[in-house]
Amino acid sequence: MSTNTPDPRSPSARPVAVVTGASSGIGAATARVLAGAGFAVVCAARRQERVQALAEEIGGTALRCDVTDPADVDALAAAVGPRCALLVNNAGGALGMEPVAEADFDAWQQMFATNVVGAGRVTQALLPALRAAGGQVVFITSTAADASYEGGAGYNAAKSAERAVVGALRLEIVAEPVRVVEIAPGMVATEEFSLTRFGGDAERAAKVYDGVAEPLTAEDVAECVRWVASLPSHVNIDRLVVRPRAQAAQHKVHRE
Ligand SMILES: NC(=O)c1ccc[n+]([C@@H]2O[C@H](COP(=O)([O-])OP(=O)(O)OC[C@H]3O[C@@H](n4cnc5c(N)ncnc54)[C@H](O)[C@@H]3O)[C@@H](O)[C@H]2O)c1
Repeated sequence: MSTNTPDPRSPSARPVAVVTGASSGIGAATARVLAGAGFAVVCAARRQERVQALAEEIGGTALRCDVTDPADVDALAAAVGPRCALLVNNAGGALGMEPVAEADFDAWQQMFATNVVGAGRVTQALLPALRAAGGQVVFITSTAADASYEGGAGYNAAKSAERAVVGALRLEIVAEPVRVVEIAPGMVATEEFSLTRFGGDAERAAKVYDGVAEPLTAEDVAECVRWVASLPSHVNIDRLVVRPRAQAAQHKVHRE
């Protein structure tokens, strides 16, 4: 944990929120929005320098955490301490857009390791602190969890599996004071996601994103997280699907 940012374990009036994959895109926007809403945000990410700068900007805590690394996740839980009001399982994304015939199965495994196992592992590690705070867990899945599109097999499957984890977890802890919410965004204009998805081919990424007149922004999704977090604890939201109004062409343009 960084030394010149607040220690989330110190007595504080601010509830603690943890955002994984906080160094870019939806994660960074969510960390900013939650800090503005009064949370002491633990920005957990693999890229220490970026997350350190973000934590300094928002008065939060930076922590290096690869969600696929059990030791990192244990360290995250130890740093967060006994109470966690909100966990945002955001780390993840798509690696590649190849048809099954040309699939890179290492990339599939990596997508499962992050989007599914990583989210599950972080949730397990923070569950005691979430229980203690009567907190909530938000999973950033995707409308891709319900879809099959050409070149999307690995990512569609990983997000679908993450969705299944959310459903099981909600049933398992239904009697406990922890809300479990899935936010499923449609197409969000985040630079890194499109670049990793299209193997750094910015032209191809831009072509796909051009097919949607006005994609969501990372801030749009962050505002949804903030809204969910603001709801009284007796309110349950299973799934919030957030799409750009003009997303109808999404699965068609993925073919190009
Ligand atoms: N951009 C979209 O169109 C879109 C749509 C729906 C859902 N999502 C989901 O939203 C989430 C955030 O994506 P984004 O669009 O902000 O893209 P992004 O690439 O900016 O964010 C993903 C973040 O996860 C981090 N990450 C990846 N593997 C990690 C690991 N093992 N440990 C820790 N961090 C790791 C990355 O470093 C990055 O900061 C992802 O789960 C993605 O699947 C994105």
